[in-house]
Amino acid sequence: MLTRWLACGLDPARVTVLRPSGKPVAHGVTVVTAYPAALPAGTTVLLGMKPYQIADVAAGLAPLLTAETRLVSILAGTPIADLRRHFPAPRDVVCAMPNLPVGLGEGVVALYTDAATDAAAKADIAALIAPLGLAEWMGDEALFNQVTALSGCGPAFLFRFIDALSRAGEALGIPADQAARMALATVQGSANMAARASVSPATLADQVASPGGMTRQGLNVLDADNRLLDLLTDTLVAARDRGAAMARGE
Ligand SMILES: NC(=O)C1=CN([C@@H]2O[C@H](COP(=O)(O)OP(=O)(O)OC[C@H]3O[C@@H](n4cnc5c(N)ncnc54)[C@H](OP(=O)(O)O)[C@@H]3O)[C@@H](O)[C@H]2O)C=CC1
Ligand SMILES: O=C(O)[C@@H]1CCC=N1
Repeated sequence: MLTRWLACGLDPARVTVLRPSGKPVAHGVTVVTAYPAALPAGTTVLLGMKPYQIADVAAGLAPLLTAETRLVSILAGTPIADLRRHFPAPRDVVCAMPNLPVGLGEGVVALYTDAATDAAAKADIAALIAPLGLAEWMGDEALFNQVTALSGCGPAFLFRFIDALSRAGEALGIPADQAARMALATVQGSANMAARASVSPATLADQVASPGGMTRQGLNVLDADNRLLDLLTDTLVAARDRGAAMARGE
């Protein structure tokens, strides 16, 4: 997220990162390993540590936050009620679920806030998120683990698909390096085409398939007994359920 914000012109002098390792983050960005005595007025805090660390982090951070501090969390499986319990002072609290392509401005960010958050703060945070890619406000927090499974975890599932497509080609005798290049370029071109198309991906799949041809035979394998659909549904269910377990502290 920070990579993209800096690329879009955010002044690095306005950013402070707290990380225990103290490793540099980017030119001009201040990195600290301990909390300052106070935060400047108008600070937006973005939580990005592991979800299970919330209590430890709150012990040091919560006393620094005021009603005016804006709090944005990207912690998976962490409902807004947990954030408000650990960080009681801020009025404006937003849950954001980015995915890795936000670094290119081609990500997806699911967002949720509650009625306590001020409308102006919500608009400011929407403007902050906008350069990262597609932003989707969720009306129902109960869907947050589902959208985390779909778009937050989604890049990993797509990377796995690209790798599997490549290795399947290799298994059929295509040289490994060529299979890898062709699988990646096929996914990239197809995603770009689907993004620009006026018809759905399902229709595009049928358009590739010449009647009685090769593609239809392949699609029949993916479609038999809803094989691919069931596989992806099971994948999202497993990820969603892990989010629910994390929310229970497991
Ligand atoms: N990976 C992804 O695609 C996505 C991740 N998330 C969420 O992002 C968060 C981070 O995940 P991920 O990037 O995979 O994890 P990483 O381990 O890469 O990053 C965790 C970060 O937390 C810092 N940290 C560790 N302890 C503390 C502490 N006590 N106080 C403050 N900061 C601390 C670490 O600092 P240091 O570098 O110095 O060790 C590190 O920068 C998680 O909550 C996850 O749910 C959300 C959406 C997508
Ligand atoms: O794996 C995780 O828990 C986080 C949530 C979305 C992507 N990574």
